[in-house]
Amino acid sequence: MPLLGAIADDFTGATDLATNLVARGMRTVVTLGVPSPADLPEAADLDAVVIAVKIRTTEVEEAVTTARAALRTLRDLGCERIYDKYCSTFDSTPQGNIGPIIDALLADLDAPGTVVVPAFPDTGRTVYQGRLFVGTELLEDSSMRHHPLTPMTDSRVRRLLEPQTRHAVGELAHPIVRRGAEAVREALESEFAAGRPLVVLDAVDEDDLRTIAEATRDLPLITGGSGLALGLPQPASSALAARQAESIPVVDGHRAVLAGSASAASRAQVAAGRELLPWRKLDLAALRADTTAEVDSIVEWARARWAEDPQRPVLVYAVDSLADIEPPRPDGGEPASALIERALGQCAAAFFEHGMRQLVVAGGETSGTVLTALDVTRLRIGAPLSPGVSWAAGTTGDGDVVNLALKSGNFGDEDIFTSSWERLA
Ligand SMILES: Nc1ncnc2c1ncn2[C@@H]1O[C@H](COP(=O)(O)OP(=O)(O)O)[C@@H](O)[C@H]1O
Ligand SMILES: O=C(O)[C@@H](O)C(=O)COP(=O)(O)O
Repeated sequence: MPLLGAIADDFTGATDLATNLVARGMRTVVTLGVPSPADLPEAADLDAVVIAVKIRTTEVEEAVTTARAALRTLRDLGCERIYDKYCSTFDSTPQGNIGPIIDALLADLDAPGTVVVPAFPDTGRTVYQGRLFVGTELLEDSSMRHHPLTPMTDSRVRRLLEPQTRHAVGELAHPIVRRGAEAVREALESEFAAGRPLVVLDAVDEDDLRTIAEATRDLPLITGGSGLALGLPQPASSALAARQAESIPVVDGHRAVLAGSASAASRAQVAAGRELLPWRKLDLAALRADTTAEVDSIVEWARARWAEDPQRPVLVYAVDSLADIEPPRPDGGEPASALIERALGQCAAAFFEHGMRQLVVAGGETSGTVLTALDVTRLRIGAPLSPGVSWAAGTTGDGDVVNLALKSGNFGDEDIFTSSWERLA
């Protein structure tokens, strides 16, 4: 089976996708940042390479340049098919970055068109009549409308995408998907021929995703959330991949949870975590006054907790309720989002210095900053924790290993901050 190359626009998204690729039996590696092909000598023994980049909320130009660099590496590695992974709740703004990245990849691959498939039914994300649902709610009515960086206030995927792309956007309704792969293939060809190279497909369950995956087998580019991966064919080596996933290295050390996510699921997980774990909430005013002093005080606090009980995780988090969210500052000062990410990155680096080796991170942007601060460049996916979330073994530039679970804002059970550690044993 030819090597699949994926570009994920944030780090939790990358582990989400890799979790589903591994679940399909694909031997998968995640690189954090764009590697050079020489950094992946083992590519010949892999089924998929996922390049994680933090480009969901950067300037459009930077996002496009980075995505194109990732594509060049994947093609140099011999990838014949590319999977562009974005968020299952289509996290983006009218400027991008989903549309501009798809436009650039289509052009570089000289592809006739592609599919747009955010659906991930295992986590309640479905697309019907072109509208994205989160559980029983339209996206625009879900908690995503309050996201600090990418508030989602429309649910029609075509309408979200149109301002972001220079292409016309088509839609394929559910009855066509239900007719099977051949019908979808023909309908896509008609859409492409009619000048609509981006096509949003309805998908409400895994059967639909299997149909779409089958219908798009020959397209050089597919795009979507991670759900589409669950429809990909299983390679002959799938048993080997399953064994590898069970056998990631587990490193002894202190444990921590760093939660920069303000999403509804994360807030509930923080509330549950506070009942059972020692916790510190980031104090925005103190961080603004003197970030280093505030981070130092958190690090001293964590060390004291670990001195009492080396195995007990500490929880450091940003948000209890929506009232905590601070909008971007009119004076142009550092936004709270950047300040919080920076502080959590500094906490992670200092925690590592003091022996922390097992870490749960809540939030995609947060994970990007934390893993960059830890200089983690490579992940191998281990035991699954819940749909889209797994333990991983991260390797730093210095060759150290740290166990990581990167949890997307709205993924994971309420007790994930306290129950996940058992799965590492
Ligand atoms: N009190 C706050 N005010 C403004 N932004 C915040 C606050 N707390 C956290 N944030 C920011 O919200 C963003 C959450 O994004 P992310 O980490 O991707 O989480 P999610 O996975 O829930 O989207 C981060 O940039 C984080 O720093
Ligand atoms: O597709 C998804 O929902 C996730 O993989 C994802 O990208 C979520 O983003 P964050 O909530 O910002 O972690």
